[in-house]
Amino acid sequence: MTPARSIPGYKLLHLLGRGHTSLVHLARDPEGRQVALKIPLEETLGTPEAAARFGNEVRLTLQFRHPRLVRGYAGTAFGPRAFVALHYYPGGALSDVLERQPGTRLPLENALRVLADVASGLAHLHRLGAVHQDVKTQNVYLEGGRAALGDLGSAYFSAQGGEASGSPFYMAPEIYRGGSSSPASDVYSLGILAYELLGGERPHQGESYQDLMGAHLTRFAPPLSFLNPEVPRPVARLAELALAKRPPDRPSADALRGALLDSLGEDPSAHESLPDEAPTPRQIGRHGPSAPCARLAAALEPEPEGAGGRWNPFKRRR
Ligand SMILES: Nc1ncnc2c1ncn2[C@@H]1O[C@H](COP(=O)(O)OP(=O)(O)OP(=O)(O)O)[C@@H](O)[C@H]1O
Repeated sequence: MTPARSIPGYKLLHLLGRGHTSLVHLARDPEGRQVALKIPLEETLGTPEAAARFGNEVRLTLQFRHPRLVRGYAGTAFGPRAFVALHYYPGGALSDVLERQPGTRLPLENALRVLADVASGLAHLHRLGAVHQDVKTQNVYLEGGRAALGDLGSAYFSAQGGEASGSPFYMAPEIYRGGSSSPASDVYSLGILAYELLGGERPHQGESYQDLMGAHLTRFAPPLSFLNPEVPRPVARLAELALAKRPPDRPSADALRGALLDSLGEDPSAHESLPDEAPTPRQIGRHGPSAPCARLAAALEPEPEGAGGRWNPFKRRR
């Protein structure tokens, strides 16, 4: 494996994981804090599309600020010293937790909590006029039973436009058809995640991109309450609606968040304040380090250190 490039001021402690485009190390930052230091691979930097995606992730991660979005502390978007220092989530990625307990479901309350947190981060992005485009278990990070949505590499502000993309297991029918993404296509992905966590399986399976496309375009998911009768009815109903083939028929991420918090016995308006103001754009130099814009039931297992990255053969970015 290519050794990680060094980033001045950061002391690498050990490898946390490897994705398609980066190595992520536990590191100590200049302030002495433990961070997840994400450093793009040489191949990433050498491929314009991948380098641009990494740069986008750095910029947006530093720009957004919400307790349910993976927090960025510092970064450099472009160039040979590109990196981003992220909050370290000791629970690792949700996909890793699920892979360690195949065939089992998360306890209902934990699943509702994780979904409520993801819906909360997503609702925040939507409120600010952004779409995420890659909601999936690999991009949900865990800490003390709470979750945060990460990987803003494909995200964009609707007003500025962006390329539609997604991961085939989670991708909405309109994206398969070549249409544009929207908050509703994120909600579709959230619906798939809800089925996965609450029902124990993704509603649409396939061995190839074509199979998955056929399933997402033409098949209807079974009722979630049929897969798991314990799912609170309002949550099951909204998760089912989230998988509507037509975007306007889907609920908002905020409606899902409300139902999920309700099911946990929490008041959605009191739970977490979601600032309404747009994020303050910060100048992020192309080559210099950037100042950050911002600053559960431990029933979810602690993460294994050095967990490897996964390869999703159907992952599509366009
Ligand atoms: N903030 C974090 N805290 C703890 N572990 C992390 C964190 N960020 C990443 N990791 C670990 O590093 C692995 C690789 O990260 P990630 O999937 O973001 O890499 P990537 O190369 O950007 O991914 P992609 O395959 O989407 O290009 C994750 O699966 C996870 O195990």
